[in-house]
Amino acid sequence: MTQLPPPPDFARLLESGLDERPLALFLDFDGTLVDLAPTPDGIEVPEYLARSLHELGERLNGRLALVSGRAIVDLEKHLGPVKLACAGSHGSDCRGADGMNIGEIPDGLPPKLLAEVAEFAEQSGFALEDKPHGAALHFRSDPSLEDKGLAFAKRVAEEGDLDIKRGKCVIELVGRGANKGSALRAFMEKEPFAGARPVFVGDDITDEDGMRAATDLGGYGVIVGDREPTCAKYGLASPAAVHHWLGL
Ligand SMILES: O=P(O)(O)OC[C@H]1O[C@H](O[C@H]2O[C@H](CO)[C@@H](O)[C@H](O)[C@H]2O)[C@H](O)[C@@H](O)[C@@H]1O
Repeated sequence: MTQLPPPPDFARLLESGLDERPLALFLDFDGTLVDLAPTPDGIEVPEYLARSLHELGERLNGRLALVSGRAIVDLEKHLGPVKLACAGSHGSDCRGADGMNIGEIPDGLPPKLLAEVAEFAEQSGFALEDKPHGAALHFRSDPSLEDKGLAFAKRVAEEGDLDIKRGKCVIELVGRGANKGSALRAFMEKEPFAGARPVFVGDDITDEDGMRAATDLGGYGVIVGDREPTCAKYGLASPAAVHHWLGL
């Protein structure tokens, strides 16, 4: 396993002491800002997290975005109202800190497909997460279900013209085209992000799209944990290390 070096000192990055371009920060949620838990609703969100993120957003003059596989409404269930730029549902649903949508907001799964996914989940031992812009099949309680879930998801994705997103003990079906890289690029075209150096911090395979886009735009990725392969330049061990680095 390759050990990546830690990212540069965050206080110095914030002061722009190391760079002629200001910093824009893109943060994944599960596995990056909060530890993974047995179920989506079982996460423990530190009481200071929402306040600290908003303070950080102010220090970055608005150049902070949360970029999550969760729907924005789900992020807000755990964080309270989020007055930061946000991309939910793996980049399908983007909005600025002012609450205005960026781009098209996709539909959810057609009811017939959702019913098919729900029936499969119930019969096969997956926990279904019904999301506003898709559906997730969770198998953390039985990792041996992965191949079965994938075969089913491939068939449904073809039938419904959907994308499959893989994650940690989860297989998701979402509308075609969006990913965390497209979300980062959409933010970077607009104020207050335009011209900044993007840094994407994440732990999972879907975060690699965000890290790749950040790298292409002159920034870099920070991988959290030991996932490989990664296009990240730097590494941090855990969400606790992310909090420490960011001074949350
Ligand atoms: O992009 P993220 O913010 O990392 O969101 C990815 C998915 O996170 C959630 O599932 C994951 O976290 C759960 C809680 O720790 C865990 O039980 C599950 O096994 C993980 O896959 C969330 O439920 C999904 O909707 C997100 O897409």
